[in-house]
Amino acid sequence: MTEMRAGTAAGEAEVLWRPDPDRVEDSRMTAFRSWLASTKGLDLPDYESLWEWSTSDLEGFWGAIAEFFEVVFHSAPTRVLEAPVMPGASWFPGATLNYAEHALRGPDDDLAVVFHREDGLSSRLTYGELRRKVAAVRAGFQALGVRRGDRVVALVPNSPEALIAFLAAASLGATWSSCSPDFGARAIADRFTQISPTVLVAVDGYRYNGRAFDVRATVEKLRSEIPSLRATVVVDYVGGTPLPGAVTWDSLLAEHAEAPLAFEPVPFDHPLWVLYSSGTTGLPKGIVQGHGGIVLEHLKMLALHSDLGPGDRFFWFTTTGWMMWNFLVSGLLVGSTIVLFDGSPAHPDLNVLWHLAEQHRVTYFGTSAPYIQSCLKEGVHPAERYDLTGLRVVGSTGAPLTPEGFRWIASAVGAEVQIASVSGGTDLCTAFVAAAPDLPVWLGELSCRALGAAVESYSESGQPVVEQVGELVITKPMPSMPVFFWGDEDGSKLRDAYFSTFEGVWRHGDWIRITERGSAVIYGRSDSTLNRGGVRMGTSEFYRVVEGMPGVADSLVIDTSGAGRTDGELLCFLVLDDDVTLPDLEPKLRSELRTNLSPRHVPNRFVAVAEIPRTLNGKKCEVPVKKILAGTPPERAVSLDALRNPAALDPFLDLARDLPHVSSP
Ligand SMILES: CC(=O)CC(=O)O
Repeated sequence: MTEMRAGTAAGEAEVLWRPDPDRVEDSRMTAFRSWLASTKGLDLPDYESLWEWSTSDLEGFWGAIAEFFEVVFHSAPTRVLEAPVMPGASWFPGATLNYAEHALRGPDDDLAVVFHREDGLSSRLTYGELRRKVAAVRAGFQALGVRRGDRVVALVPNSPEALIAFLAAASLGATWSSCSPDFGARAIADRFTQISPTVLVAVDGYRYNGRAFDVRATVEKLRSEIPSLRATVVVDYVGGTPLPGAVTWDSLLAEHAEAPLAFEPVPFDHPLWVLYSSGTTGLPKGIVQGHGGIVLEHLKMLALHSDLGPGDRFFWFTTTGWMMWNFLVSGLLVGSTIVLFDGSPAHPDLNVLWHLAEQHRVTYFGTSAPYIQSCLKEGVHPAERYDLTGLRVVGSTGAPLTPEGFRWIASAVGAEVQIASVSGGTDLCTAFVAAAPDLPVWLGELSCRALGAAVESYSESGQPVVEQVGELVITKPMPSMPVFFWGDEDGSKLRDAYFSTFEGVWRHGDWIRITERGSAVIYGRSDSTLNRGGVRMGTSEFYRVVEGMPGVADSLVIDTSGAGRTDGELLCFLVLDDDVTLPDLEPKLRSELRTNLSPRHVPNRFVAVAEIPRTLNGKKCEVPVKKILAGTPPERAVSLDALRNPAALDPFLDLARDLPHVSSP
């Protein structure tokens, strides 16, 4: 294996934040450790020993999570884990439970939901009110023919209606799947049609960036294209006229206002929801996770790693089309108040989310690394403008957070705020490299591998390595791994997706370095590596230098070597600020890259473009562009409906025509 370059040498990292001993003492992580000592006789004095135990005694650990958090099993499991193999592990055989029952355990008067739309529309729900609404919609769904095992799909923004409909479906043992209303009609149909839903819940429109958008035509199209649909429930969200033949949300609630709440006990692996791979070709893969796996994984992440519980206000900026919505909603599992925001994070400007944090006394503020990067570039200074004294943690995901991003949070949001840079993904609907209340934050690093997550960095020959960049793998099963892919009867697609590189080991597709301290650094996707003369580098390091330059708004780097090209080149595409030109910037960029990365990582060419193509979830399209530049016909390289800005591909298609190709990959 050629050596992969690691940005920071062992032992050099700077501590940016240290946990306050009193807070550690009061944390749920400490309570869990004390409980393990008193009830199980386990002496696990620090995070490291707890993690070692959690990943070597899987039955002990996940059984303890179920017990400590008082998971309600309607029929008891015969054991915790049968056949600890991947794929095919069987968790809590014989157990029945229901996710919604755990999400709705909060006391009647505790605040469950705070909702805020960008135009100021807002509402609140206590746990008691939420239970009543879920009960009504549950009964409404039943009246519309929804039964255990059916699918309920939703074209909804991050609003209380989305949450209520999801919990109502889950309470019945129906499987949920949502798309954000800004997705294109084709992208939505590609997702929903394949899972044959019984009921569609949809808004009439949505608001974004100061404008209202009507989606009734899309809803009509879906109704005509999805033959399995028996009913459509429409939420009056922007004041559109009702759709003929559809049931209105308000009437559904009113008709069943007195309905009792009940929870269908379902097997541990019973499908809770279908998420979709952000794959950019073919039909999106429907990733199915089970009730039990999600209850356990999210209790662990939210209570132990995020130290969330009753009295906390948990916010993550997300839409219903990203798994972070599912993660956010699980804030209810630990009795917190979840703060839902619907709108643009930059309207009227980037302060909007920080203002929200002040208004609602958010204790855990989650967002994406690109949002942090934008705040940094725009010189936003939330702590000067807002009272953020209630804020304890800033979470970041979606892309690696740069060291500059870490420093910006520490200086502009507050040095006392913990930075939880976390990584995982849709595949497990969680973060498995994360933060913990009893661990420091080292500059540019994710503080730990999560409990129960046997994450390793593998060399090409499949050996675990420390302080070396390798493939991110998970060597032991986790309960929130997909129970199956939709329509993948023989499991071959699931095996191909994760288990085709290392036998019996989950290969995630990211580059990671595990440090000697137990922390980690993610270097970007391993299938878009930059390999220059044998020196490999994750794209995140490249973006850190390029996007750190004033005048660069966005960028995409593609190494065309090894992808059907005879003469591989390193190409850097730049979106420049209006007042900057490429000839002015290029010499400085070249010199920065030479000094900060290596002379081999200075691109052969810089090309200015108007936009970088991104997936619906905002991820840069590195692999599709690489394929297009290698000569793959665009229709095989990318599905335009999977993109947020399909027109952004045009310059790459033009360029592909001019490049020499030997073969298509
Ligand atoms: C937790 C995550 O890993 C989220 C994401 O990047 O999609």
